[in-house]
Amino acid sequence: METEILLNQVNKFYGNKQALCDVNLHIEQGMFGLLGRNGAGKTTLMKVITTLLPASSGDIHVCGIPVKEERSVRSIIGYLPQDFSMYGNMTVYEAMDYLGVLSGLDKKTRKERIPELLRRVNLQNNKRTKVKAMSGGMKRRLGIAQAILHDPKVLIVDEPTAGLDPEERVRFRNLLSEIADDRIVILSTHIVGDIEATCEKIAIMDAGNIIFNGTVAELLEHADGKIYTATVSKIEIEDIKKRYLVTNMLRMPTEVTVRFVAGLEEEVFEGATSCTPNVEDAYMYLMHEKRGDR
Ligand SMILES: Nc1ncnc2c1ncn2[C@@H]1O[C@H](COP(=O)(O)OP(=O)(O)OP(=O)(O)O)[C@@H](O)[C@H]1O
Repeated sequence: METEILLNQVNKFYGNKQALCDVNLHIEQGMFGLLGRNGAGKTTLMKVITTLLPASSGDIHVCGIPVKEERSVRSIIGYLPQDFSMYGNMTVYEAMDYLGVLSGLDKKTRKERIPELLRRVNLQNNKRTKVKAMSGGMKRRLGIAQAILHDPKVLIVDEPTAGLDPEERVRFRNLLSEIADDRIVILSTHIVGDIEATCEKIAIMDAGNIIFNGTVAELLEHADGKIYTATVSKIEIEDIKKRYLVTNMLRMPTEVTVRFVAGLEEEVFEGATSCTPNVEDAYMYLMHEKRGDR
């Protein structure tokens, strides 16, 4: 069974509202990042791949299986939705065992697999902890454990790091990278840092369209020569904000160091120097280029 997801000319309408516009994607084994602002269509895309929503038109194959074969596709996909919640009054082990029963795993398999998975997500010492007593990061890790309980070929995770503290965020990202060693992990987020740290291949969505599909290196290359930095006075900064798309500002007592996008139509002012783009700059440049955002 080929580990790949293919989307061909996929469209999705909610009434008159088009949430996906001619989406074409080829996703292979490893970590794949799906980036876009709120409302770009990421959740809709995740849902049509997981068979939770039917596409209005187009073809989707998950590891060679058409999404119309819902049961077969669901058996090879694990999904951690944005608004994941679990049975608060159960302990970690009870919740996993219950979900194992629902997934049709026999007792012997559950006994073997659940402790192994809890070890993997570093919750082996929390078997008896009540779900409602866990931190946000622990709940997300439990969410991952339940999503891979049936050993799926594909794991889809929607906005996973929102609300996590920096340490939990790093730990969670590392866990996803490990899981992606032998399967596809799709990470949907509007947080550029999550993608930068973990994904080699990414797609960027805007208003239902895929506006970029490639590697992080290619995204950075695309913005090469377009990002500038300057240290200016607090009065000058107001003018710069009107003229350019500012990607970062570091305020000091009397001056401001600013990073901004230029090199489309604008002339760059004296004292500004070109700098190497980071992923956030490159993302902002792409949005600016496609939509003229400021
Ligand atoms: N059930 C629905 N009925 C009508 N419009 C919807 C429905 N679900 C989503 N939309 C619209 O479709 C577009 C894409 O929404 P979607 O939730 O897929 O975006 P998203 O990128 O996941 O955003 P977020 O990060 O906020 O969840 C948005 O304009 C949204 O308002």
